[in-house]
Amino acid sequence: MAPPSQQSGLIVANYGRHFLVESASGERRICHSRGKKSQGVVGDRVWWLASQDEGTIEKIEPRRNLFYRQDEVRTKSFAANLDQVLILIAAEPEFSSSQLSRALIAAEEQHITPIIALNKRDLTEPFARAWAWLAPYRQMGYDVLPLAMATHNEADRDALLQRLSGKTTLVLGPSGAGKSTLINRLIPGALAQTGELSQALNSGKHTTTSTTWYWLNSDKTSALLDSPGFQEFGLNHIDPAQLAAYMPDLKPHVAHCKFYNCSHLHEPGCGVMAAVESASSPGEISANRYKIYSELYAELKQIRRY
Ligand SMILES: Nc1nc2c(ncn2[C@@H]2O[C@H](COP(=O)(O)OP(=O)(O)OP(=O)(O)O)[C@@H](O)[C@H]2O)c(=O)[nH]1
Ligand SMILES: [Zn+2]
Repeated sequence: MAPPSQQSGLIVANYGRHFLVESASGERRICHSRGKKSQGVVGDRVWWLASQDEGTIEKIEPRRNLFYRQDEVRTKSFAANLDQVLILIAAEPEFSSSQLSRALIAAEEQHITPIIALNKRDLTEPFARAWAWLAPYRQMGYDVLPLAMATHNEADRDALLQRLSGKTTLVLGPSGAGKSTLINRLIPGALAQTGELSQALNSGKHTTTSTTWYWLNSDKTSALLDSPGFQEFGLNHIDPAQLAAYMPDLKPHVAHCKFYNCSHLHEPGCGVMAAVESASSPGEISANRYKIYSELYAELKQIRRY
């Protein structure tokens, strides 16, 4: 008898060592990783081997990128092979500018295009405040989209769909920003599916999966990935010496620093510090972003001392 042949597939969900793999024909089946390691990530292209009604992942194709966070304890991978990360925040509850910047830096480091979406446009006053707050992010070139996912604003929805068309996009957002609302609106019934799926993957136990892949259209050219919440976004994998290069408002000024290994914290002739806004000058770098940089630099430097 000929040996069973491997088939190609895409990891669309993952729980521990169980993966849900979608084949080219659209069939989905539970696969296990071979051996003790569980290295697959949602978005991975894999080769798998059928074994009765399940399967084994034999090989993972090289990744184009991997969106992840890392703290002292562990590395948490969100997804692989992404085009974009949609960072969803809202007029309310108030968002953390540090978490927003951290997610942007993680995306930049992996060459993934970030999009910032500000939801709850219908809450006029808090929205105006948050929108103004995001001015530095628009100025540094990020696409910032206004949204009102719980309302029937078709223009906002269309603008969002236009950004998502033909792309693989991970949605990331703090609790309460409206991520579930957005996913349900773009992919009706998606989250109900997820419940069943996590049950199947976790042998009946109710546990949410990590990231989940959804197709946005029937010809499967656009995908939206739901991620678990984003609390503490550790960036331990980032080299502090490279940090400014991942911050588009700081990056152009590094070339003007007197010292090639300038930390932009205290050196004379620092191009970055000269560009920070102050009471006497508007500057090109907002005081808040520079504060985020210096705190993050100190944090990353501290980690590398051990
Ligand atoms: N005013 C307003 N409220 C919204 C909008 N979108 C979502 N909400 C509300 O915001 C709350 C949080 O929305 P969810 O979609 O559950 O948020 P989530 O980000 O999935 O939050 P978690 O479930 O905690 O992860 C709900 O009460 C929504 O009805 C909006 O455009 N405007
Ligand atoms: Zn400098």
